[in-house]
Amino acid sequence: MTLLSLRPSNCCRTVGKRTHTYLLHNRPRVLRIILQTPLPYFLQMGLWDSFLNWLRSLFFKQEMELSLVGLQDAGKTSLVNSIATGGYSEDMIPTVGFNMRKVTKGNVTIKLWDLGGQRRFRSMWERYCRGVTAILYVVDAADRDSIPITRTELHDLLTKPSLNGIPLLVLGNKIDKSQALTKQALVDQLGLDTIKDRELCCYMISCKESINIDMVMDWLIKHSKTAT
Ligand SMILES: Nc1nc2c(ncn2[C@@H]2O[C@H](COP(=O)(O)OP(=O)(O)OP(=O)(O)O)[C@@H](O)[C@H]2O)c(=O)[nH]1
Ligand SMILES: [Mg+2]
Repeated sequence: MTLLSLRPSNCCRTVGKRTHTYLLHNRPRVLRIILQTPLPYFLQMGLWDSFLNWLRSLFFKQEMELSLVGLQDAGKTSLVNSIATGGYSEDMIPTVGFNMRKVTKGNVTIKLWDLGGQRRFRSMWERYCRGVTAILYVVDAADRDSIPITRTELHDLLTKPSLNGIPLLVLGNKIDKSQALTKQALVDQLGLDTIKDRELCCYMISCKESINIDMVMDWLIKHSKTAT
């Protein structure tokens, strides 16, 4: 007997009450069958793939390409600096157009497209997000007035068919400021729960105080791919 045929919905549909009675009176046997049944194939494959990826990451070069988008002043360039050198400066020049930076961490090479967040540059976000490993959407979590605009820009970007399925990492920056939103408030106000068509993760960070930058790095490394 397979695990599948023991599922009540299957059983009940075919033999109904008799199966139910069988399950009730043979609980130890049913439990034994469940425990002895090999893991479902897809689960075995998932574990095997993860193990192989981990093994590969030890010996082979990994790479990834990311685009950082978000409104002006959100802290995208500061995040690039934080990832690259751990440095931070209050004196930042707004990004004009875009900057490309390559950062190597261990055996992972990350190509970062740091895009300008001013309105006049937003129309090019989509072009620079095409084909990337992940999109990093940076939000100034302390600038509550800007949240409705950043929400609209994010959802507009995600409607582009060329960006279908690209994983999204939303970063609520500037949590060192007292007025910063909580993670739950940011998730709610950005409508992140409505995004169902891709892998999505949200962290609250501070480039200034280097808070949770290690979590961002872990996420990035986990999503890197073996270089071809
Ligand atoms: N308090 C605080 N300020 C930050 C933090 N991160 C960045 N800033 C400041 O926010 C301002 C804007 O930072 P940038 O990194 O230039 O922002 P950006 O998103 O690249 O802006 P554009 O290039 O115009 O799109 C700078 O004065 C930074 O010092 C942070 O974690 N906390
Ligand atoms: Mg910038």
